Amino acid sequence: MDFLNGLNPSQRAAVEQAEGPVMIVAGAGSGKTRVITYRVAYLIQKGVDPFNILVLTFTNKAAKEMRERITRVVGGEAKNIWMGTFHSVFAKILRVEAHLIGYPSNFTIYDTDDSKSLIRSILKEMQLDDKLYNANFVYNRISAAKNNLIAAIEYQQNPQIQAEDQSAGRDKLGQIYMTYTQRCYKAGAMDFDDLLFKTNVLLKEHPEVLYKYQTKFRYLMVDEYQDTNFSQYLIVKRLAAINENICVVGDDAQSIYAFRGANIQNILNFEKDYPDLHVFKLEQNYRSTQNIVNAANSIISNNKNQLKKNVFSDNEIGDKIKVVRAFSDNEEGKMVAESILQDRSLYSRNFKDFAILYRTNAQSRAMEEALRKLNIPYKIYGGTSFYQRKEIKDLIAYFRLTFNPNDEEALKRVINYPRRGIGDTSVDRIFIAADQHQKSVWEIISSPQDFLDGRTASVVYPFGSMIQGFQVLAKNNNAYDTAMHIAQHSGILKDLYEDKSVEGLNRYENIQELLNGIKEFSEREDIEEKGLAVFMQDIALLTNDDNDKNPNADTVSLMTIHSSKGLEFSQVFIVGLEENLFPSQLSLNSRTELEEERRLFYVAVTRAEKKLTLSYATSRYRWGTLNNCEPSRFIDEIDPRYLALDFQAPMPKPNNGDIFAKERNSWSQTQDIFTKPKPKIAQKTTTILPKAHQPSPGFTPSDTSTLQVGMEVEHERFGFGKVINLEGNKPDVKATIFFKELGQKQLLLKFAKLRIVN
Ligand SMILES: Nc1ncnc2c1ncn2[C@@H]1O[C@H](COP(=O)(O)OP(=O)(O)OP(=O)(O)O)[C@@H](O)[C@H]1O
Ligand SMILES: [Mg+2]
Repeated sequence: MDFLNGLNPSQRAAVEQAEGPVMIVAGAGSGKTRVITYRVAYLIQKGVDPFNILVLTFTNKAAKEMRERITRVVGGEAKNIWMGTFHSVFAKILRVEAHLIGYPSNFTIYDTDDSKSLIRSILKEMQLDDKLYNANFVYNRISAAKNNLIAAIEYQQNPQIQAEDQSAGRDKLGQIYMTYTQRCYKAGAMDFDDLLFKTNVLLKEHPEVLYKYQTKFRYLMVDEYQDTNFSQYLIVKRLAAINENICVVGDDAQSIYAFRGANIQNILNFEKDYPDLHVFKLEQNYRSTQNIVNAANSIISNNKNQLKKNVFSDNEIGDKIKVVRAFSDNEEGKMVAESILQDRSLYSRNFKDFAILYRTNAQSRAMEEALRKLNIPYKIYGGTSFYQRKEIKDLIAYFRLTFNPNDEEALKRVINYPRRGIGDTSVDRIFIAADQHQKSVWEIISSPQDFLDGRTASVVYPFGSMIQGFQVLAKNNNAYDTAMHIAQHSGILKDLYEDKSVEGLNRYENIQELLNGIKEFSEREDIEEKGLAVFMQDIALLTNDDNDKNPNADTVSLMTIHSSKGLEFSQVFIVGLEENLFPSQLSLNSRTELEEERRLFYVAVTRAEKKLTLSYATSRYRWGTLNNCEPSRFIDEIDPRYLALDFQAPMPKPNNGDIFAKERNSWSQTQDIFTKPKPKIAQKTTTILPKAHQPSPGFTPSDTSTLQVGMEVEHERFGFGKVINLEGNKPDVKATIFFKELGQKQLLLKFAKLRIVN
């Protein structure tokens, strides 16, 4: 097995310890994920059937990469390994076994938005104060209960929980939780936490099912074990109980999900659970330069609660870690964007070698603006990922309804979108009728004449029969034909087509892109079942940080530190290193929380392979006011031997009359529009498309009869651009303008709302 030469002796020993319980707790970049990957390949080479192997990863992307690597060693068989996140793997199992716990196999998965929307409806119906019972708060509370395997009924009966809620003045939480559970059940829906909760119920109440999976998954492996919660821990423990061939890897110093119920005890208890445990130590970091590894070690040594580990790097010493100060978040963005361009040409790197990491999602805005100004393509993980966009969710809601017409959240989303006269009052009537007649909402909608007044029934009826039509169609057609039909006949395509604003155009393109994806799916040769229902199961769990439609696109990655776990990039920027932002204000009250912030910083720092830049701004707008900011204490905690302070932050230059000089320079640097006359910048879905332009104050079109090639112009909606060609005769002169944000457009001057800038 030559491939094992790619491992050091301790990694290899861990791989070859194929039987019995194995644990590796080791620092970042030491090859934990690599050990799991090689271990799976090793098992298969030794003759273990891939169907008998279950690997649980932190993201689906990680699973995909792992599978690709294993395929290179063992070939096509690798596709039979069970591999994915806890949520995706157990959603798949639940689909097979759902009937045992009273769910249909086509149950819908509610994402966080759906869950919160349902909670809001319940709060409204119960007439509760939405400040005291804030939907986020309620959602988190229910989520925490589920992840600790406390069902609604237990929640209501537990005297300690009741006392706690009562003293906080929130004695209705138990009832909300109960109603929420019932409503999900009635809608044939599970939320994210249910996927684990119900798996536990299934495995506990159906020993024959437990036995089936215990004997099926003879080898279990879990990556990022430090971030498993109780519910996940128990699933793994149950499944491993017969064979005890379980291998977990993790790093207590990277535990960053305590707020979601992850429990570091799971690592610490592992020894108690499995007394004949084999423990392996990995100490060499293969990812980063010595400076980065040493800096990371000095950071984490400030935490009291940690297992002692040695981590060293034999790689080059590398650059010192650069610390950059900016005056504002916009300035910070600009400095980051400029260094990316600079380092890209200096070190011949690709855009995808760079990552910008931040503590909170909102910080992406300043970064995005700066990147757009310099035409740097980027992709955001989290926040506004493709499947979270409104238009995509709308169309998918129609798909969901087609397969599960009881899906209440999908129904609320699209019953009157595009508008079809079923306003809020009609929707209320439908829900009231469902309640009165003890029917499901869908039963009311599919025969409205029996339950609703004549007018309401007459607007509801066509909607019901449209969905029924979709259902018939979906039975006999492939995913693409069904999806296309639904996009057209629901009216979504037309509605977006008619919206000629820049945003409308983007939305229309996004829908097209989704349809393209479905088409690709329908044409795949490696799957037999190509209906839309199967496609839907594939995408149901595409969570924010995990959707990677085009992993090969050359884009800078932007993400929160939480989503960066396990990843690596040549160059990393950690931005917003300011007190009250990182560490976050909320963490300053307790040592435990501050230590979790520090672990988060450790995770961020250890993502970098070659070069790391830390930046902070001395002032920043937060919640509408401009605040002065102090640099983060975390910068001080790094041993100064590994730091290079770069405080030559440029002062804003005085306006020299040519205010676009800077943009123009970097613009032609990246795009070279004069040698390549047709740059295509408006990228597809992987890149975030620009927002509609906000015209300058007092925008008025100027006389364009003096327009010449090379002039800077501002368009009311398309923003700033440069004239690259003029053709035709007055009054029909057409200008080809290269807009910074949109790329090239041809405009008829007599209609264009343009202002000459210089
Ligand atoms: N023995 C080795 N020889 C060469 N490269 C290695 C070796 N071990 C690990 N690497 C490389 O080092 C990098 C880090 O490895 P890996 O991602 O497995 O570490 P990890 O411990 O899982 O890190 P993290 O804690 O961040 O998840 C990867 O690029 C991996 O391919
Ligand atoms: Mg890893």
